[in-house]
Amino acid sequence: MKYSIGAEGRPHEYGSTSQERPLRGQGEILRLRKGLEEFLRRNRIYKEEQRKLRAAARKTNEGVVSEPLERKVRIPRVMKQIAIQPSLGYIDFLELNIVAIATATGCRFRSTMEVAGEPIRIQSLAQSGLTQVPPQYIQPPHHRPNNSSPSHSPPKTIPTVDLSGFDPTRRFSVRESIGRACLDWGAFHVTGHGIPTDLLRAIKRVGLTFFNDCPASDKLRYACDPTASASEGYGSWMLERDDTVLDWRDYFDHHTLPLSRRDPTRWPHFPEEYRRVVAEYADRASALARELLGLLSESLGLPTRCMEEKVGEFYQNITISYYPPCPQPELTLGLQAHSDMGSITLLVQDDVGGLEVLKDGEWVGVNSFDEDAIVVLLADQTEGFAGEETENEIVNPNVSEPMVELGQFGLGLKLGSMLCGLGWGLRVVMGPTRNPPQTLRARESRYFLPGLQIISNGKYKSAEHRAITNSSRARLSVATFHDPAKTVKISPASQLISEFVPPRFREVVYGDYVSSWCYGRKYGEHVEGGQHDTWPQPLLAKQQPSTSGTPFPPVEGSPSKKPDLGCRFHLTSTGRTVDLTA
Ligand SMILES: O=C(O)CCC(=O)C(=O)O
Ligand SMILES: [Fe+2]
Repeated sequence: MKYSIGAEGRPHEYGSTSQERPLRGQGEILRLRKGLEEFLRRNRIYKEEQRKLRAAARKTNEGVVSEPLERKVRIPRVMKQIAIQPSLGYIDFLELNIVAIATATGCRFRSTMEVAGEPIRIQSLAQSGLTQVPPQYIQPPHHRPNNSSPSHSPPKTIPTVDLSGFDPTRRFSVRESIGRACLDWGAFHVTGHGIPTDLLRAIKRVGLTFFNDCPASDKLRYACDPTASASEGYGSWMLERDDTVLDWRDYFDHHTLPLSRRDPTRWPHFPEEYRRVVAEYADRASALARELLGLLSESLGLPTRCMEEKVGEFYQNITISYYPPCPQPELTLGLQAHSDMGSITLLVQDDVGGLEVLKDGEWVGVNSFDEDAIVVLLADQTEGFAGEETENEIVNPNVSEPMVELGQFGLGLKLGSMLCGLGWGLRVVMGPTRNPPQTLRARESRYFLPGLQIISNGKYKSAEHRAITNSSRARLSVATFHDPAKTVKISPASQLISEFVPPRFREVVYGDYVSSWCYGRKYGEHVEGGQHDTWPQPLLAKQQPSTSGTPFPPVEGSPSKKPDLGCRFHLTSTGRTVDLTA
């Protein structure tokens, strides 16, 4: 049996359904279920690991990292372990949908996986005089920077839109430029935005002062709390999994809006102006984000406040990222490729450079050409999401052996402020064992958070971006994420739907979804025991009109029903779906 992991199939248009052959009956289903038992068992182990981590963390961590937290979280390589019976090779495809395991919201996944005790910070690693990066920071060759073949076309750059202080007489041309930038790039620079240069300088200065001049032991006083549903503070991505490649980056996350989440006492006390500057910047950035949502709405022909109203009250987080010099920048990434969740990200960076945006398959550098320029990144998933079902063509090159292709999404891909859980889509394609080679179709469902892309009904894509490192200068960036309110139902704007343009996404209550992923807690609510008290149903609950034949079935039961182990298995064949949830 052959498998490949981490295949990142890109979504294609809905296509015709694959030829489906009937299952042979209950016996086959039972055999298949047996193959899945191993998977379930592994999940159980994973859950157990999570539980132990939380328990241990609660004991040792009172908001201050004082004692070592020795448990390490290991995410078993469950997907590799699944034993599908080769005899089932006549099944065209099998959809397994593993919704969730456990995690949290915000950047919390990273902090959930923090190993406290001896937290590794990249800055300390970099200062230890390494000449080679440790293996866990080495990217696989296809992810390394500068590995694309040299382009012969002129160098590209993201567009710049001069907002000129929101001069009403220029509004038409500004929104036209924004619309083009969103269609072409999902990213653009803005100038003339009204945030004072001094404030932009100040936020970079206080960030740099904290990272450069605060002793490591002081910095660790602000270490992210691995037990909290809402991680805030100083961290590095310490997710541990056999094949996880870590970022060459330290960061400080701040919860800035709504004001009820803002607690500056959790932010650095040094330099003295730090807290004031971050709070002031947060307010200015949120005002700018609101203006930009207005322009984005207009650029789609929507009423000015349409997106703002859809998004609701901003949940704003600010992440200051610090990328120390790296001895082997050609092997590492400061931050792996991802698109941000939520609605809109504003990014301020210093003159070192390192941000790259993916454009037509090529990574394009986004350098600060002017200290006033702010990068705007449309947030949300570039690939199918929020229950969208996509079809990928997968060709099994081997006639005699069944192929299992495991696509894993989410883990490590969504690093914006709303990394809201670990959504694994697992695609298993069986066969063909009896037929000549043929193209098989597998359907994927992905469960991520809604945002701008949903509201625009898929018209605007979010920008996939990453940060590269360099060997000589530390780099600092300030990313400000604006996520929808928890109470809002996110759906495509009705004005963008017509007889000819069907909705591409289902409506989802953002907060239900977030809180169900939220590491045992809803916002503002403590749930002892760290169990999920709701489950993310909305994405599954409604069927989207689809041409794809055998979509996922509506999930039975109330939204608060917990699926066993958080896993659902559906076997789709013959147009009927068998729920294999054990
Ligand atoms: O540092 C950068 O340039 C990118 C930061 C980023 O993309 C993020 O924090 O999501
Ligand atoms: Fe990002």
